[in-house]
Amino acid sequence: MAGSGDVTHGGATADHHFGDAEFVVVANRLPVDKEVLPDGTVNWKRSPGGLVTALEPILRSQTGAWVGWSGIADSNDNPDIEGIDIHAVPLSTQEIAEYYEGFSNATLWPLYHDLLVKPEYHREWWDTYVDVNRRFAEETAKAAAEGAVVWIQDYQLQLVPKMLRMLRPDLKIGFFLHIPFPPVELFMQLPWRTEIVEGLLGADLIGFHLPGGAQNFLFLARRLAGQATSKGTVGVRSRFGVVQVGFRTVRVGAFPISIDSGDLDAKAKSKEIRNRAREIRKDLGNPKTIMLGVDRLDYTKGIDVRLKAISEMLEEKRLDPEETVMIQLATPSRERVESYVQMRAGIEQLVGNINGSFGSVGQPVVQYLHRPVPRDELIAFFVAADVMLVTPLRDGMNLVAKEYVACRSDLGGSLVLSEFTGAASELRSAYQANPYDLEGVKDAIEAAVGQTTADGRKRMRALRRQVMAHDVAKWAESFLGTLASVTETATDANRGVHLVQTSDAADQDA
Ligand SMILES: O=P(O)(O)OC[C@H]1O[C@H](O[C@H]2O[C@H](CO)[C@@H](O)[C@H](O)[C@H]2O)[C@H](O)[C@@H](O)[C@@H]1O
Ligand SMILES: Nc1ccn([C@@H]2O[C@H](COP(=O)(O)OP(=O)(O)O)[C@@H](O)[C@H]2O)c(=O)n1
Repeated sequence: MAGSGDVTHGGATADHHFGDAEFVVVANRLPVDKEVLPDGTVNWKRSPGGLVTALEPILRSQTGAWVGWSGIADSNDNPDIEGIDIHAVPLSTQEIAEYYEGFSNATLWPLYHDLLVKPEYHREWWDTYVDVNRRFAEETAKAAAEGAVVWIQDYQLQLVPKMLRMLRPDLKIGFFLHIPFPPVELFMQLPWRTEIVEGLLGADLIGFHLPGGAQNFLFLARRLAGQATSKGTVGVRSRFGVVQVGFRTVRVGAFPISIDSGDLDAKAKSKEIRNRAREIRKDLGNPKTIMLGVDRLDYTKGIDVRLKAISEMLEEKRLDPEETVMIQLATPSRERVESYVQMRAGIEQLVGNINGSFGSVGQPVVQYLHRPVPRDELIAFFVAADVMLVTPLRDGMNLVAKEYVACRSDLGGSLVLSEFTGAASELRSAYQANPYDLEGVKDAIEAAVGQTTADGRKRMRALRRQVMAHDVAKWAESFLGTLASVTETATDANRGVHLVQTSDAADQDA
């Protein structure tokens, strides 16, 4: 069995084959999507994601590179994007099945999301995860200039920090996890738990959305990797944790991600989008209440929770089917992973049941789209919706909740938000509910539907203060600023921090 520790020294370091990028982003996906035009020519479109938006100016302001997979099997495409040096890591069909669909999305994804489905542990998947992570590390080592800053993203690439450090000890390495980091009781299931923790410890700075994830990691670094760590609580963008790895000091912090709030705010105010929002309402028959759900079709998102809540509220006459429309936009996702296939069937059955029981001809209660929606159209839906339903059973952050708020400069609308999203710790003025407590979810929906204009405006104003003040550019600045300040010597970084060893901490940790 291959292990993360068997990367050999040498490679780029021994041969001095450095690249010229001073800042390198490493992510499972490249920041572009392939588009084949009707005449057969190929066009690479910039992906609309927040990560690209936040990092593009930084990549363009210096010599920047992006290492990632194009999203296409067996492709040797290396898209050309002005200002960013793209390094594509090709994946074979088998690697996609074992590294992406398998270990990343049928092992790590459910394990890190509270075991919502049973994680599958297969040694071949792990071996392929190790191999693909090594290829990402090697490609990064080729791209980075001497002393460059490298920022590795997410759970698909947790071994890259250590592999890259072994190839290129000169680099400053940051890692950010976009999904929750689980508590010890769950993480200990993973047969390769020590390799993952040691892989991450190759970074100089490890970022999580929330202090809880950072603290879970510190505990595991002590317990599994036997390293001395700080024990105090981690703050948001402050009070970083410390892990001492030999002479190296690794910082651990909480950096909640956000969106390009200013851009969404401006787009949502435009005449075109406001007209389109009015048109959407009219096409739906100008109902009293439009509810909206916007998600990747994923079992973590609790789409079933909101549908069950609505179904019971219709049954109990707490919602009137004549006055209510629910729109569920669901982007297809990970469609070859079995748990996603099953979940889709369950959701579509729930939609059918609700419409069969409460809809009328030409007037379904739930309107469900299983396809991507153009960005401007999505913004118009946000502007049109009276109640936004965000009900995940577990979610690292949930950008949709923040996007809705950014689109409501009119101070209209209301947000129902699961307590189990990262966003819940910032969006305190939402109607929050425990998604496992269906009565609580129904009460939150009822309160949101029936809110007074004055209360709604007050809540939305408070939500917008948070979302508009903390955008994705600030997120990137705070992470990269902290990474830049990481001191070279352990003594400097540790000044004033009390470090605890496993043996010292055993009584408290047990
Ligand atoms: O690349 P895919 O398999 O198509 O999945 C899409 C992305 O899903 C995950 O998103 C997470 O990151 C968001 C931003 O930090 C966060 O708000 C959300 O809660 C997470 O679920 C995943 O982490 C990405 O790597 C995927 O690309
Ligand atoms: N039907 C949909 C659903 C989501 N999205 C976008 O996909 C992103 C989802 O981010 P998220 O943080 O809420 O959740 P993940 O899908 O990253 O887990 C948001 O930017 C949404 O606007 C979309 O464009 N169309």
